[in-house]
Amino acid sequence: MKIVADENMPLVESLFQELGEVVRLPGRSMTADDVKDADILLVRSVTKVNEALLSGSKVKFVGTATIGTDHVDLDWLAAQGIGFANAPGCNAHSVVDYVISALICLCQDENKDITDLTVGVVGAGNVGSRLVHRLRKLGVEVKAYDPFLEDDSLPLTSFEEVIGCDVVSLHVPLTEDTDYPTYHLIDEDVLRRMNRDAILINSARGPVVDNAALKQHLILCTEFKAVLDVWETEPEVERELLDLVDLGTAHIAGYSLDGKYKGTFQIYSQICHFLGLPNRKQLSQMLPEPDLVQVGFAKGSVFEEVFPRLVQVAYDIRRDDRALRRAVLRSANISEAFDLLRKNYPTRREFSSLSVKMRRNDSANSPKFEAAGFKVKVKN
Ligand SMILES: NC(=O)C1=CN([C@@H]2O[C@H](COP(=O)(O)OP(=O)(O)OC[C@H]3O[C@@H](n4cnc5c(N)ncnc54)[C@H](O)[C@@H]3O)[C@@H](O)[C@H]2O)C=CC1
Ligand SMILES: O=C(O)C(=O)[C@H](O)COP(=O)(O)O
Repeated sequence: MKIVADENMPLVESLFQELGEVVRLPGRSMTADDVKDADILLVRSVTKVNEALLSGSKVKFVGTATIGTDHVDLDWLAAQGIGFANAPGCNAHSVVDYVISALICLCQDENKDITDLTVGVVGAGNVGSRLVHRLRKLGVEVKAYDPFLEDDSLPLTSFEEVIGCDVVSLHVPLTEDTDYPTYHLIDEDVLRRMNRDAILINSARGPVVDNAALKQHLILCTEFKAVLDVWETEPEVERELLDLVDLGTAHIAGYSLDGKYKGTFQIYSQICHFLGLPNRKQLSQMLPEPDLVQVGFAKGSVFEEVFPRLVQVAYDIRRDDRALRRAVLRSANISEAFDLLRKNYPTRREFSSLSVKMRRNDSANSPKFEAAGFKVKVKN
């Protein structure tokens, strides 16, 4: 059996080598010729999987180690009887960590506490629902909109209410042919209906926001803030737009090591099932021990003071923002620089890999640390 896999997918050899020959290729430039004699194709979001790539090939199963599936022609695969799996939820906590780090960073700039903000979440699936729960437990007022869900546990509200929040965070798939398409969901008209000093966070897909309209809005409305992890022209990034946003990153919101490993592992499990083989591997045995496993604070520390520092120790979004700005400034080929940042992304761990050690007397705040995604160890 031949398995063709994106060169940027971790764990492939450890998991798939015993199933067959593994060939690694750059995902963005994969051609029909590259995959014609493959049995299994393993991709990430940068490979367009469609008739043009697979027609006439031997491929019987496609796995994408991502949450999003907008790069895959699912109808065509189904019509051909080609098996398919994505990795729902694999990097959801990683994206939530990203959003929390962004909020902490912007609050620090304005001398605010995260609980001073109301947050509107658009799309309450794997990422959005986790974001809602984690922020609410932190004491943040959160509103969520999702026309496809009836979830009393959230609860949900209207689009208009959500876009009226101080922060609007997008967690929808990129869609065009549904009752509620998300292509250019945030356009000039919606931007005008948002608060003048709102913060827009897009870690979903670039075209969910009309980037030209956003650029104009940021020029005209200087109090408005934007955090972009995804770009309409990706891997190209428009220099002018990057200069206008408060935080800009290279589509790495989901790039914790935990999230990436889980993505490949979920695909592996689905392929074992497809092939009728037992899955004898365990992800927990493959994830390396994090460099930093535990942090402690001085006796009597105030939660509101230590929490932002803890978030930045766990994951500081400013590092990724600086890396993108530096790459865009120095490089003659922005697309290449964008992809290189993603390929050589430094190891980042989910907040859940870090334990906060505290004395029993200070443990009243342990639910908040846990809500934020950290583990807590209470000692006497
Ligand atoms: N920047 C990054 O690294 C990452 C980006 N993503 C993107 O985030 C998206 C969301 O991820 P998940 O939450 O895991 O997906 P999901 O499929 O679990 O949830 C998406 C939710 O959006 C809702 N939805 C669809 N159209 C909507 C609309 N017009 N308005 C409001 N809600 C709508 C759906 O009903 C669903 O509940 C993915 O499709 C992917 O494109 C996901 C992971 C990492
Ligand atoms: O899971 C998704 O959906 C994502 O957006 C991925 O995190 C993107 O990563 P790549 O597949 O482009 O490496």
